[in-house]
Amino acid sequence: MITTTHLYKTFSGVRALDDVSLSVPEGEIFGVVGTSGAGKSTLIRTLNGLEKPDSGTVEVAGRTITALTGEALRDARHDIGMIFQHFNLLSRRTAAGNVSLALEAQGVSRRERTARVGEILDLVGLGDKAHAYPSELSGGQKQRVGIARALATSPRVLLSDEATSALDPETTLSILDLLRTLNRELGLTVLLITHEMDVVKGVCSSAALMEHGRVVETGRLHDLLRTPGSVIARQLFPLGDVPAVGSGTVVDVTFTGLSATEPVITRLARHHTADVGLLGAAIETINGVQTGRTRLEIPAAADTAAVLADLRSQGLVVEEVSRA
Ligand SMILES: Nc1ncnc2c1ncn2[C@@H]1O[C@H](COP(=O)(O)OP(=O)(O)OP(=O)(O)O)[C@@H](O)[C@H]1O
Repeated sequence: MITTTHLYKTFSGVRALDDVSLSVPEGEIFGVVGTSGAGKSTLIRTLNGLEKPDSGTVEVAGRTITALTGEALRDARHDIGMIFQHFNLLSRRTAAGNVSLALEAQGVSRRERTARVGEILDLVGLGDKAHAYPSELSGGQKQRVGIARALATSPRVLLSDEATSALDPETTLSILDLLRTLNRELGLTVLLITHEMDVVKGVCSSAALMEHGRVVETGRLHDLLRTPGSVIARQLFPLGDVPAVGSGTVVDVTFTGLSATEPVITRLARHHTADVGLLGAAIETINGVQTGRTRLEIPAAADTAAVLADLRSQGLVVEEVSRA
């Protein structure tokens, strides 16, 4: 649904996009993460043609955005909704007036607009706020208006630029819930940029990590969790710094779809008479699947190779963090 091929963009010597090739299948919720200045906003702006890359192509919903200008680009943008961190609502228009804007630009009749705006405000749970002005709405309600506005033209793709960053945790959850519902019920493909790993955990099925304009890692979350060395997996499961303890080998073990870590430790103790130390553990629900990561210390006296082989034979992902 979204494909970028070898995108480059430089701003006065700063390479904001450096050979970015990404592919987001239809119906996916795809997260783009990365530190400040990594190029995330530049990327999202190239997707709806707000920014022209120096080279490379962008295809969204079957149209080559990078080849379009003027009317054709405006037309293609009806397939691409966008929501923003600070909502970007017109303060002098009501919720309904804000949602109606894109339809007015499209020349949709007043009667059709009224029906569509009512329908879409109901969809985002704001049916009773049609006549409220942005100043009369909470942050979460403003973002719902932003989402309704983005959906007014029935886009196939929704781009979200830090849409929950200005919201409190509870409101963030309700907006993520709404995005999930829209994804499921409308088949909407969502690409969101965020600096919050909780957002990635909460809604994304896939993610990409950007650094200095480059995509340095990308994939489905469950595959990344099984990829030793994955930075995204580590950020999803922050186990902290490796403590300078003992003389054993420290490993991170990832379980998917299992919650209990204890059987693994007791099994090791039983089979290898190894007194394995538990240095850290985190359990998270990712895409509805309970996933856990533990940090274990295998004592120097144990047969480390045999312990690692045993863990791997159980289908666990084992990553050596430090070796005895
Ligand atoms: N219009 C512009 N003019 C000059 N430099 C720009 C412009 N837009 C982006 N840049 C530079 O390009 C780089 C990437 O910026 P971008 O805003 O895409 O990063 P980001 O990952 O979205 O960061 P943040 O999370 O802080 O928004 C930065 O070094 C930024 O200063």
